[in-house]
Amino acid sequence: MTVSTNPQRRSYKRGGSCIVLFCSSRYVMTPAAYDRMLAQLPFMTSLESLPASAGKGETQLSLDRTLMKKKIAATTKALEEVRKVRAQQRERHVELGLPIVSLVGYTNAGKSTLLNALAQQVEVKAKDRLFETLDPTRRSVTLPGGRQIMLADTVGFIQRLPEQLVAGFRATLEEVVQTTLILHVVDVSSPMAAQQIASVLKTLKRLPRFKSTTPQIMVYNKVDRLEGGKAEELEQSLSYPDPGIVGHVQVSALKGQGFTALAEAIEETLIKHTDFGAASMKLLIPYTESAVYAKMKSGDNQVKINEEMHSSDGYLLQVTATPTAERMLKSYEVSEEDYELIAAM
Ligand SMILES: Nc1nc2c(ncn2[C@@H]2O[C@H](COP(=O)(O)OP(=O)(O)OP(=O)(O)O)[C@@H](O)[C@H]2O)c(=O)[nH]1
Ligand SMILES: [Mg+2]
Repeated sequence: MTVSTNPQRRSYKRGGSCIVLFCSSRYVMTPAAYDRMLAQLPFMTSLESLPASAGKGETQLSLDRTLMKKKIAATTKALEEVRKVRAQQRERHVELGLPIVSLVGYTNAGKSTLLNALAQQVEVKAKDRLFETLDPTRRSVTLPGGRQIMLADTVGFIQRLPEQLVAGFRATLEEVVQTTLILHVVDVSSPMAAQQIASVLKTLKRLPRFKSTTPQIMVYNKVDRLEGGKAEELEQSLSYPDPGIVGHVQVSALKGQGFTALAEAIEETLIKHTDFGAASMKLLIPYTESAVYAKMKSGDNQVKINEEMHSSDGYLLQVTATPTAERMLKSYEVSEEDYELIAAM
């Protein structure tokens, strides 16, 4: 049935007429990806489902348009479903009080791969093809410091999205508006990395109600594909004065590189830039254990001292602490009443 196998073009023959599907050059695809896209078009699986007029003079261009319209309608419907499910999920997670950390980025950047790797699960689909993630997923992840976060995958961004899809696409990103922290995943091995970052930042800014101050960590992914030294070079060339960008890390989601630095960056950002920072504690540290006090003062981002008094029994402190520090300091904790009592002495 297939007549030509040009990577950008493929023809189908029905009766005496020939239908040519073409792939617009702005969505650059490999022949394999193009084949998969065709396989995804449900109405192409059977030529019998083509309009009756297909073989009777309908022009090639109008057929192309009909097919693309159908594809767009199906995708818009799928996106609307996703939006509904996500709204319900979001409500549940807000109730749980967990910080929502959203993975955003250009399509194919490696978001789903990173989510899988961080959550050590394999159910999220990660494939080398465009728009793989239409039904985004969330995973609860416990960071090394003990903090629990809700990690959320999102639909990949793409430049020059067909106008009819824009609304549905934006709707699936609604939750980015409410997200606590954004991990902006970038395929640094792509020659288009800089343009893709700019496109994602622009799209984010255009989202209604998006807070430009939402903390954003740039996650430079696929560093395993770079030659030595390239990653540093790239880091310098990819610096953005965006108000939300608070840091950057280099990872390879595939090889599991850079995860410790990423987890630390997430914890640090939650502490410094969000309300999900840390536990509030009241402590009494005996003067005999001044090394503990000195460590807190060293500014290692684990503990923030909000109030400090020198009582006859020791350092009396009101602090906010990361889960790790909280565990270590538990034995020095005093109750609210005792704190007030010692402070009044
Ligand atoms: N070499 C290399 N390949 C990677 C890495 N991370 C992801 N990939 C590959 O990149 C491709 C795309 O990965 P996905 O995780 O599906 O990308 P995505 O950002 O979720 O894509 P969309 O859902 O379409 O937005 C897959 O073939 C992955 O195996 C990496 O660190 N190194
Ligand atoms: Mg994905």
